[in-house]
Amino acid sequence: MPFLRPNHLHRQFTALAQAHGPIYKIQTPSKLLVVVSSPALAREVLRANESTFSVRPTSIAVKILGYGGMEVGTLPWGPDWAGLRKILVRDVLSNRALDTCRALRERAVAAGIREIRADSVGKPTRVFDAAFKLVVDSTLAMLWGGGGGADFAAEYREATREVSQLMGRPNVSDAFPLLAMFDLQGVQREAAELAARMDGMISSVIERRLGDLAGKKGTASKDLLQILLEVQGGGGDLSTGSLIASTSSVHFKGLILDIAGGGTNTTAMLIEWAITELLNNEEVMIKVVQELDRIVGPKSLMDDHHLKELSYLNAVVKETCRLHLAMVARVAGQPCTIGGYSIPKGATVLINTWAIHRDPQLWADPLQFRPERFLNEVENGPRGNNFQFLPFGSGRRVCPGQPLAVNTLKYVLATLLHSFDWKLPAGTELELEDKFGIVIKKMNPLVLVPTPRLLNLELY
Ligand code: HEM
Repeated sequence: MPFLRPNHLHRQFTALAQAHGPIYKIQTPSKLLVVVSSPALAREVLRANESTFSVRPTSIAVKILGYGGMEVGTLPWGPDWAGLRKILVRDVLSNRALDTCRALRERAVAAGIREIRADSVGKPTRVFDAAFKLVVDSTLAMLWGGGGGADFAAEYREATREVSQLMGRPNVSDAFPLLAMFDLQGVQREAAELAARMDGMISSVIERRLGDLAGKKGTASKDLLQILLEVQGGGGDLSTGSLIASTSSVHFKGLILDIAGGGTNTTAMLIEWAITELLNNEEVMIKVVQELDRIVGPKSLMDDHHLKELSYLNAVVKETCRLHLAMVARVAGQPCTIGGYSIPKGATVLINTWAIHRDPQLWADPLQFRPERFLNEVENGPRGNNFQFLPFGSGRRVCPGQPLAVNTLKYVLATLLHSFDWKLPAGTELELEDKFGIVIKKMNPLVLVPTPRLLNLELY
């Protein structure tokens, strides 16, 4: 334990696997961690023992922030979790549902690009901040038409940022539950205040929409909230009907929270990493920009239908996910055997995707950023099915937001690269150092200077 460095856990866990093999344990003061680092063992955990590992580790802050553990990510396996997840996957985040609100997203991203053009051109700009704003605004636009105005969006962004920070902060009460009643670091108090703020915002959006519907104002383009209200109004099916019988139920609002908060931070961080890798690999950047110029052209703005044709950009996104995501975590619900070793009930099993995604036996030149490896599917085979590539986890608790996340990531990244040239400010150097967290962050933020690329400045 004394040798573990919190910022470097992903590297240290990988080095330990190289020394001790693809399965080992670490006893912390409060829990037993089992780290697995091979596709075969990941398959044993996520497929062969799927029901044993159907629960994710959680924390006091995560539970408080997730409506007391009532949203999909924190609910234990059971009928409530299954019913809500079904609504999320089948009704609200299906490709068909997402297709109905693409225009809302396009408008939100175009507005964000205009702001960068007005405020940031020629100035050092934090890429994460620019990406985060576009990702949150586009998600909220798809979710509830972005209504509420710029102040509301800014307040929501700020709260989302605070949620990610609080969820990543170590809390001694998680390690020693007996201390929870003292809330020594004030995490519970902060989480409760933040949860109340988030709930206030979500409730106000729902009330405004219900008021609009009562006044028959309606929305120009159907959004995800509208789809959710239709499922709710229709009573859902037997498994889901009573869970979201009321729009003020924690389950109904928890679904909104899952969409509005789930993954915005991760998506923006992956965009920051993608641009970092592109600057570090000039020939890859040239190919991405050439593809954008060929498919979108320098005289028009990106729109959603271009995405299907941007196959090289798609490979860039996959390669970024390969190199910059860390772990999938599950808890053993009962004693079991993994890789021939006994795993006691309650042990936390970490699937070290960082190690699997960089294993030289699975990937040629694993440390190189080479999107081409994802272009030739025949050469590479179905990596996800082989548990070699797990950016969104696997099994019944696989990320339900994957279609939205991948689409938003590609759309925002492509728009930023198509609209601006991004250069390092004079006298600075590109930094690649990272630090461990719920997602792998850059140690220092990427700061770049944007310059417009589009020929017709009226387009911005
Ligand atoms: C690039 C962005 C994202 C990444 C890398 C990501 C990754 C993941 C991973 C690794 C898991 C755990 C899977 C497992 O245990 O097997 C997960 C779960 C989850 N994700 Fe995402 N995610 C992203 C975006 C999103 C978005 C946009 C949403 C919401 C719309 C979302 C909602 C969720 C939920 C609700 C769960 C819990 C599912 C359950 O427990 O049944 N994620 N995500």
